[in-house]
Amino acid sequence: MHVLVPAKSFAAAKSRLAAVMDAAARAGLARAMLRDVLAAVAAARGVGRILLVSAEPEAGRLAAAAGADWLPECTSLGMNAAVRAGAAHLSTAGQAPLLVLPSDIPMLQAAEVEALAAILAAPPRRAGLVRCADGGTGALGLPPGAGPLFRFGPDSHARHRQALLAAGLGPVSLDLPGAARDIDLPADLAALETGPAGPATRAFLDGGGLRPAAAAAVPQLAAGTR
Ligand SMILES: Nc1nc2c(ncn2[C@@H]2O[C@H](COP(=O)(O)OP(=O)(O)OP(=O)(O)O)[C@@H](O)[C@H]2O)c(=O)[nH]1
Ligand SMILES: O=C(O)[C@H](O)COP(=O)(O)O
Repeated sequence: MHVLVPAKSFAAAKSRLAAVMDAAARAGLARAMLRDVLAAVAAARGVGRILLVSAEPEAGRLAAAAGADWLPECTSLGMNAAVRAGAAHLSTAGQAPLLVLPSDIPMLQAAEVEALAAILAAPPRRAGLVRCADGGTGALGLPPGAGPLFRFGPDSHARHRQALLAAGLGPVSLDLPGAARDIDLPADLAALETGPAGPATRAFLDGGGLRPAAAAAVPQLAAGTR
């Protein structure tokens, strides 16, 4: 199974957190979450190539640190375009399942990646899906030769499920809390306080990365009781 992670440039990422985090804090959070996602994938058994698709200048260094490859993105054309480009790049790597993971799921566990790999490796030929609380897609796993069934965006889980069913790929929905927990909105920051965020994200939070405004969204962080 190859794994594809699209990531916006850190300067552009997490714009929905702008009300509670300044630009530096948002970039720091995006960087930390990406590092944790790549580390969880790299630690998982059953993973072949890992491809980071990004216009971020630091992406090459971060990918290399995780044993991943980097596909530079000339300009950010949206998640679907990035994933399509990455899938095309990987398709030259032979017939293997493809797992697409966003870069903003810092509680992803290696065991969750392995669970997705197991679904894609064993018959019958099927897809794997993880639904985020907001109706998005925390993980999309496709068997070899499935084609570019990428429908990321608003309500993407329902649209992925519909497309997969139409393609006869009977998606298996998995209950993987780490993959399902993407960090988009101020209310999501509280989940970082209580959930098992990865070491880079945890270090970012413990180092005051949220800044006072955002920390107010997470009282424990504001009170320094972490
Ligand atoms: N390579 C690449 N990745 C993208 C692009 N747009 C979104 N992504 C990634 O797709 C995943 C889900 O995107 P969002 O949840 O919208 O993340 P985001 O764009 O940082 O957040 P907002 O700015 O608040 O929309 C994240 O890993 C993003 O980094 C893009 O144009 N190019
Ligand atoms: O789930 C998706 O389609 C993408 O991750 C974007 O969703 P979001 O806007 O909920 O992060």
